[in-house]
Amino acid sequence: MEKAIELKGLTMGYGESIVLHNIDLTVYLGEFLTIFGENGAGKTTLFKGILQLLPVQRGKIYILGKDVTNGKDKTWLRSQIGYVPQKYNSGNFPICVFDAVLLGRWGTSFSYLKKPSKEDKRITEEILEIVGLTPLKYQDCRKLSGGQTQRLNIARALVRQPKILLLDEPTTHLDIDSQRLLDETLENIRQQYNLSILMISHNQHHARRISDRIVYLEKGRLFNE
Ligand SMILES: Nc1ncnc2c1ncn2[C@@H]1O[C@H](COP(=O)(O)OP(=O)(O)OP(=O)(O)O)[C@@H](O)[C@H]1O
Repeated sequence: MEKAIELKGLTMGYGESIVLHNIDLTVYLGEFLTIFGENGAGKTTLFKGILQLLPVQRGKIYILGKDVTNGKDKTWLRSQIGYVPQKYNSGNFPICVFDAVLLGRWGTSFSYLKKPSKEDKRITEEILEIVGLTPLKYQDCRKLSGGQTQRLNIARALVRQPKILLLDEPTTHLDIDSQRLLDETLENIRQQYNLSILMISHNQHHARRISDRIVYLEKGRLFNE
């Protein structure tokens, strides 16, 4: 099976303080893996490593078989990984849902000098359908609920057509109904795109229901179930 993410002996931290110790982890293409851990275990630091927002002290990071350790091929890396951070709130833009999602493709096929193409708009429509936001496509983003905003954030990450999706605590502050809709969205995404999803969670019950596999991060060390 093809490997989407492979971490080998990853050691990372902030200055003198080591936060992740010798992490080995493989996520396969099409797999949904959840990293479960208490506050301060190092989950976000692991994401920063995968996204190369923080340098690696020891070890290697491979994305789709390619060594991206310490900033190698950063532009390529960003095109392969969609990231939905915990606190990012795209609902604050005074624009409609369609435009907010379309803007996720900024810098890929269009920019200041090049207008969005028919293909950009087609992909945007497709993703809106998959995340269940088509009926709200002309709605002002600021009027979305927490769950709808979270699905908008996922759509903005997906519209760049990555192979890997990183989700940081997507269900925080969501009620049960919104959580269920989000789960359906994630299931649709997997079926449609054979994406690898790596999710950070505090919620064991939810993680167990939705993912193929769970690993535990405890004080910067990784354990399998
Ligand atoms: N920018 C930073 N500089 C120094 N130390 C940091 C920095 N960011 C995080 N840390 C420390 O690294 C450790 C791991 O933090 P991290 O945010 O990765 O944990 P987490 O598992 O994501 O926690 P949470 O569930 O609370 O988001 C913590 O002890 C934290 O204080």
